[in-house]
Amino acid sequence: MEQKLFDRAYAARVWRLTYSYWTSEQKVSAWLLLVVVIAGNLSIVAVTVWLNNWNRDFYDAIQNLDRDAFYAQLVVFGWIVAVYMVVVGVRFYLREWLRIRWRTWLTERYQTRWLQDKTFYRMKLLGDTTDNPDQRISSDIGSFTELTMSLVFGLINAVSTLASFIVILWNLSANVPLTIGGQAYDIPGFLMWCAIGYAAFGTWITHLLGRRLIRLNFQQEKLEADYRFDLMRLRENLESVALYGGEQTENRRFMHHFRRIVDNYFRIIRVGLRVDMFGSVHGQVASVFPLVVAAPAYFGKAIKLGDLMQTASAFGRVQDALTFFMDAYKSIAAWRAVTDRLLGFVESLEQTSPRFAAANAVARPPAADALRIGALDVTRPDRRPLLAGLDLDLGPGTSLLITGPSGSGKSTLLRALAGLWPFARGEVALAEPDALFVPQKPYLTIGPLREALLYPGLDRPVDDAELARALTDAGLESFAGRLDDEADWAQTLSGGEQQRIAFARILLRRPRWLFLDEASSALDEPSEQRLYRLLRERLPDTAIVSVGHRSTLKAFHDRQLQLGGDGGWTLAAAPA
Ligand SMILES: Nc1ncnc2c1ncn2[C@@H]1O[C@H](COP(=O)(O)OP(=O)(O)OP(=O)(O)O)[C@@H](O)[C@H]1O
Repeated sequence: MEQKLFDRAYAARVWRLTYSYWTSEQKVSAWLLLVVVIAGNLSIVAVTVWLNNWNRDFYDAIQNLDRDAFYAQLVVFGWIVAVYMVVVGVRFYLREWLRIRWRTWLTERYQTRWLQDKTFYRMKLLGDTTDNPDQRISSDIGSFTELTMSLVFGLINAVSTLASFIVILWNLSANVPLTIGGQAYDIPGFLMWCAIGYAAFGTWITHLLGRRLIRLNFQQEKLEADYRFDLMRLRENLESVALYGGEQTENRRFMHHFRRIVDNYFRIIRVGLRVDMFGSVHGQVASVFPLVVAAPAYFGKAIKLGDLMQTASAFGRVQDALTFFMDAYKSIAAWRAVTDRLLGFVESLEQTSPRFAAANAVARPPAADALRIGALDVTRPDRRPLLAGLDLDLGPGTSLLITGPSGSGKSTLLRALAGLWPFARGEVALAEPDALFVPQKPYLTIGPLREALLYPGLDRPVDDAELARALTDAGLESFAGRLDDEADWAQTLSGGEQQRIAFARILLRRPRWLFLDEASSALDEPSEQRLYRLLRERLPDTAIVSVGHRSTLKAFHDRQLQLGGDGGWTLAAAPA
């Protein structure tokens, strides 16, 4: 079934996406710019009316062999061109200014929302199907503002041009009857009806020929995004792919993605070809059609050459205006495709927090001096239990080791404590600002080492000596003097070195609640032990919760929580 271009429900969704900017704190400047740009558009139409009248006077001067009038009209023409240039320039500048302001506002809004409340993470976890959210922000918002504005201003232009030239054609029709076989019939507004009929015919045929473009463009954007995403994945996993020798497999998959892009593009070309071929014939015939219609009146001397040329020019303008939808068909289709994708993203952004709240029933009362877990149930997304009825208290300076077979839910328990995992219920009292969760693979920024070390930022000033000391303490003394070195640290540091950076961050941050999810798994055992000893020494009041498989870790923890993976668990003093 073909997609309807627009219906009431869709208009309401687009309205919700659009009105926010126009009622925002920037509304005054936005509306002001809009009004000025619309005024610019109307001025351009006024200049075209001026030019149309000039046509009559100019060709009359030619027909009358009136040399003085001819040169006088050339001067008028110079004025028309000068005014036109100024109005077009000013309108262009202000329109682009408005567009970039709108885009900036939308980008800030949706980028912030995406990052707020861990939405970027939760969206994926809740099974959201929005593909490539990063590209929705980076490219679709820009296309949406651009296409929306060009369509809206195109529409205003078309309507005002139509209104002006319909009146002109109506007046010109007074002396141009419909002539069939030498017989003349007076039809009020004959030329106007001819122009409208001709353009309406073109628009309708174009619609029939081009309506598949909406779906195809939508598909094209998605395929391009998938291809980009796939290439990007390789960039993130260069070494693994190189070691596994996966080049051919990668190449095959890339080509598979790319072939789908090409196949779809051929479909677009085929539909576009029909639309363009029809459009070009329709456009060419349009320049002769009014002359043919008005010719009998001209040869019958009912109208002069000036009227004939003015008719042809006015006809052309009406044609331009009415075929706005025909010419803009592809942009409307592209607009619809971009808008659909942006709406999908924005609506899913808005639904993520409520959906998370609906799935998640973990009460998070305020806590200061202890981590309290009460009757905590954690399940997989399909609701199969991982952990049932966990009760646990953890005071300052104590420690807990979480163990269990792979897939038994150790990381998921930490996710639930961090408030990331929606499929849980019970109670978790944790002073979150004082808590630090350290994953197995720390995130390292690209740029100066100093920034990677301080990620995501400290709320107190730190001098270089402290940074260097933290690096040295974590076993990275050779990096202590390289704070300003720039690199893609995740690609250059070894797995163990990356984990040492994470330990240096802990020493700098000094959290009161520390959660380590296999955070030392890539270190040799003596180094791991040294770092744990250092943590205990430097952060004696910090409660440490570790997830780990190594038995040597037990020595650094007071208690051990063993997970069964089916809901069961045991809590006991950690054997020495
Ligand atoms: N996003 C997810 N969607 C679906 N299932 C998930 C998701 N994340 C985790 N799981 C499932 O939940 C279970 C627990 O995973 P988790 O990562 O907590 O295990 P783990 O005990 O930390 O394992 P390991 O020791 O291998 O790190 C696994 O069966 C895993 O497949």
